[in-house]
Amino acid sequence: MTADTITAADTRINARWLIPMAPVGQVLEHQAVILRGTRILDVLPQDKADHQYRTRETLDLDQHVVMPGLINLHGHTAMSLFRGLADDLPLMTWLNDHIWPAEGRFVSENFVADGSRLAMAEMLRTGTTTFSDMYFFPEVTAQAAHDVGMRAQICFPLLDTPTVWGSGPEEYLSKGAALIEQWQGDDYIVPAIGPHAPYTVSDGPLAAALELSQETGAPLQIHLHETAFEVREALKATGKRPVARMADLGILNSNSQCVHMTQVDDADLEQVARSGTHVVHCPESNLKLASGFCPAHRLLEHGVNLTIGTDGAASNNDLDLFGEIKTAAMVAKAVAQDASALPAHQTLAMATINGARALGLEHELGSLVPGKLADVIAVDLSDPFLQPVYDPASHLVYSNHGRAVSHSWINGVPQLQDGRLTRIDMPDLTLRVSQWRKQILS
Ligand SMILES: CSC[C@H]1O[C@@H](n2cnc3c(O)ncnc32)[C@H](O)[C@@H]1O
Ligand SMILES: [Zn+2]
Repeated sequence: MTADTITAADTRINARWLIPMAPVGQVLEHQAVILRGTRILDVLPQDKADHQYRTRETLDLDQHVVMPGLINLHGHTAMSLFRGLADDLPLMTWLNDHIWPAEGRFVSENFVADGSRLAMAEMLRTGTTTFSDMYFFPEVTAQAAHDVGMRAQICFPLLDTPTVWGSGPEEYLSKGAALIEQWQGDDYIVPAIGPHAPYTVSDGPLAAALELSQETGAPLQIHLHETAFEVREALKATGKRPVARMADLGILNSNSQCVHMTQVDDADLEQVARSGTHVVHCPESNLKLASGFCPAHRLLEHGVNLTIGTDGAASNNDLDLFGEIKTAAMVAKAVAQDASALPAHQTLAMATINGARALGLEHELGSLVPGKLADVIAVDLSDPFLQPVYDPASHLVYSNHGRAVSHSWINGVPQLQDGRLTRIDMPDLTLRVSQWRKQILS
């Protein structure tokens, strides 16, 4: 082998185990992942890499699983500042009597800047490299994610009623169009449209949201069929289930993501599957607010692209996607009354390649394949609570929690090194969060 057959690259990650998610179900051992610039240059056995690559740095992760960064497809990041503020309540009481009044009093640009950084710190610490957000002042969250170097779909909110971010649909839509204009094509940010829910957005603004999505290609995300109450009230008011109403409006399509879907009859299932709409399963928020159970196994059987999200930290109450993965797998088995429902690899796919597909970024994210963006995480399996290792995928889903994540890279940039965040000043953030606590308590 001569020197000129050796290729220069930036980072070599030697992985004891590798779960590339391409194909889903594969577990490899003693592989090297080679990063150059923002992308994965190669994935190959370590002995072959010795002869083919010279890198600026090499990490020996000989007790770790290396896999694609996790994709949290639904949340309200700044709501991390409301974590633990209102527990043990059903959705509409939680929103009407606690969260919406608190948002009216406290949410501002500064609140969103600090709250979204707190959420990003937690997500990065627990293995998420891409998140989706739906919240007020989306321009602030977009800038914060870009500054940290975290990948994010930022959905601007759309409601019929005035909020701290706008006076009504017209203003939300014009500010939202500006957000799309500013961020579309960015390396980190995917701007998107976030009509809140069928019960807070009427047909006119929904039609305008769809038009904006079709004109710009921006994805659309909406809370849908979160509770039986939502479906019952819609039937009383309109004679239609919300899924049918969304289908009639054209909102269900392959560039849309429906969040929750705990109430699914055969007609709903057929409409969602036929339209190619992506579904975001948020099992912990659904459990905590007693909203219901998303029938994950039935959606998967019908070929629906099923993804996963934490929802906000005020209804979960954490943003640890590995925890959510475990809950999703466990709940699916109970709901299906079938222990083989949502097996480990399929649940990991929901949090990686399925999430990438929902964002329209399947060719760029969600698996460790040469040419894709270098969004990579490593999970340290050396702790006693993860011993012994027969099957690393089993541990990631059934035994792990996000704190075992030791390293991450986004666009090839290290974000987490040996469990330490590289790009968020935690002492400064902790101080700011404690100031918010004082203000909210007072
Ligand atoms: C329009 S910005 C987002 C809006 O949604 C509220 N919210 C948070 N969690 C949920 C949920 O589970 N269902 C419905 N709405 C939710 C949040 O407080 C904001 O007001
Ligand atoms: Zn939500």
